[in-house]
Amino acid sequence: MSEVQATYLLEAEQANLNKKAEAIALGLTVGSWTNLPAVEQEQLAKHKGRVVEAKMIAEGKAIITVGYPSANFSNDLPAVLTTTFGKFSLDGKVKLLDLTFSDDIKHGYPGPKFGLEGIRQLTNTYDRPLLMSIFKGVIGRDLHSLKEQMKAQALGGIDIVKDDEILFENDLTPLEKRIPVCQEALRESYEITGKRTLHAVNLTGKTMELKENAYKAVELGADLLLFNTFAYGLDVMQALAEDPNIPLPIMAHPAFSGTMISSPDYGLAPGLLLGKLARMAGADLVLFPSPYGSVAMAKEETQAIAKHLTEDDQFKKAFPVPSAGIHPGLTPKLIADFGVDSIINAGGGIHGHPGGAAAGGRAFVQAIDAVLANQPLHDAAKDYEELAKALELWGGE
Ligand SMILES: CSCCC(=O)C(=O)COP(=O)(O)O
Ligand SMILES: [Mg+2]
Repeated sequence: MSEVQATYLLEAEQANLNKKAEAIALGLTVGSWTNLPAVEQEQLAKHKGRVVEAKMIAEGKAIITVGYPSANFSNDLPAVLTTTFGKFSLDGKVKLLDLTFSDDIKHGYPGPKFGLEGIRQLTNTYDRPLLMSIFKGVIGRDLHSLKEQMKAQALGGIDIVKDDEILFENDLTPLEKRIPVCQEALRESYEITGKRTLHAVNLTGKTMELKENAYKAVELGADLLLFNTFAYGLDVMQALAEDPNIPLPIMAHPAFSGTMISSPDYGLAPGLLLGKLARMAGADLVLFPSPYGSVAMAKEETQAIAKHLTEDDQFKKAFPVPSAGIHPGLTPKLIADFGVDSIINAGGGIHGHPGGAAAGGRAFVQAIDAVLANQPLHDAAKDYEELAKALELWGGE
């Protein structure tokens, strides 16, 4: 059956459960049903929503799944979201837990262009979590300072350095200058270390300017694009992912998504928005709050996001990037939770190292090596000064 099934958590009583479920299925599709003449029922049958399941899960709380026929919407996320959770999202306590797409509908979405394996090829790293760092404190600073920060991070052994999501077009470090200067820093670092580091450039501007800005970034040599997916909308990211003239991986930043996922009673489940839908719409890497750092999210929610990004599907896998407040002492927990197919990402946990950003990067490299060798961090720290200093400052196992 060609349909999207939407699963909702909402308020209901056993006595009115079935009536409520039927009202949703009809209200969001054909309107009314039982009083329609048979001939109209026949005409509208292929448009009628159907109740797949309705069950009470606690006093006053129910889960209802409704199937919406694909005949009712064009195959794009704005149409799907408006059908399944448009006006209904404003109708009291109701949370969209999941959307299940029949295969024919899923084929209308690109999924990641590079995916986890493609990112591994680009970074030439196959057997460990990747290490990513974030420029910090660059607003109001010039290109010289940016270049120094980039080089220090790269010298520390970072795989990908990403712009902070709050770095927009500005006079001091505009895209045209920022990209070449950062690439120059990366070349200088490569000549010293022999390791290549990539730069994820924040793609910004008004929606209608994004493609032009992305083409510019491609021409200037950006390695990846960082994108504030939820401030713009998933469909905007999909348009970028589907453009053959933008042959770069897309890293989805979760900025603004808190407005949609944080309430237990309203909005969307984090796994659905940051996991399933972000992957379908073309994100190659997805950042989300880890269970441990400064902007923590419940562990089961983070696991649901990572599962949606990496489980077997017709789409390529996307890299989970648990983030925010990450420091080297958290490496064992992050690898235990998210495995080697994840990215360890830190801003303050790199730049705040007493020895500077290069030492901060090295402390993470040492922590990852120790975890993969089954060595407690405090043991490894006996041999590695950078790791020892990081553990002293931030703690860790
Ligand atoms: C909520 S995930 C976003 C991570 C991010 O963009 C960031 O700047 C984290 O920086 P931190 O210094 O907390 O590592
Ligand atoms: Mg940030």
